Amino acid sequence: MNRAELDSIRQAGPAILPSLLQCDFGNLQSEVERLSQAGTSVLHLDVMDGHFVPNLTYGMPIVAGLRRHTSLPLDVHLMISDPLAYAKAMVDAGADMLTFHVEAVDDAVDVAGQIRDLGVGVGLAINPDTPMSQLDGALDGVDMVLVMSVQAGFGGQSFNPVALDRIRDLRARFPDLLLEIDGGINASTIGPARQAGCDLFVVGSAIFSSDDYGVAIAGLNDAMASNQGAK
Ligand SMILES: O=C(CO)[C@H](O)[C@H](O)COP(=O)(O)O
Ligand SMILES: [Co+2]
Repeated sequence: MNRAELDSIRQAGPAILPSLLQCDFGNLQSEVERLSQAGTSVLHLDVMDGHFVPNLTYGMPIVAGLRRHTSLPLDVHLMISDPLAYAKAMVDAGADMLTFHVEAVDDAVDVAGQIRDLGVGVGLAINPDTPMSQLDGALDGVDMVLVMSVQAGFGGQSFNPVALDRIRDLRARFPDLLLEIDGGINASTIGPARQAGCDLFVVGSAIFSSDDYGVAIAGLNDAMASNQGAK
């Protein structure tokens, strides 16, 4: 994803990104079709290595398989200890945006630069218990900050409101930075996250627990617009 494509995502307004973590992996193609029909504009893919986080998901073959069956942009959330070891393979597989964790690397600016050189958008993620000071001086070459509202590793966890203060703080300091939130987003938490200044909302459980993804996404958009939920 180049800068113009990222800008067009931002200009299109807030977007809900389904996280495939909770989907039916036995019917991946049909799940993606259902999400496309429900109005999805970007897919969020959670890659976990069983080392950076205590959970294991999938890697390049699934990203490549999705790429063959959809033209939707693929936003790949790398919850892995060595993002550079897999960055090129992920881009070759079809990733449009690669987000790595600030906790995983020694020099985030260097990693961001090497990912940017691969021709994709770059995101930097931060877990709820990591001090925000770790982002100081780390945002050069970063297109997006992913503020985790759960500890990375599992779907279905409860929203941590510390993420709201973080979004507010980043939005005030970086008006043009793309901000994404991930974890525990539902009809109660999406409104406050939008009000705090977030652009992209990753949603797993609150979509995949519904029989009708279109209804679930419409409900989340309504909740976001009416800003329901606790502050
Ligand atoms: O990165 C993640 C977990 O580490 C997932 O994107 C996230 O948890 C989505 O699932 P849910 O909406 O159920 O919290
Ligand atoms: Co994620």
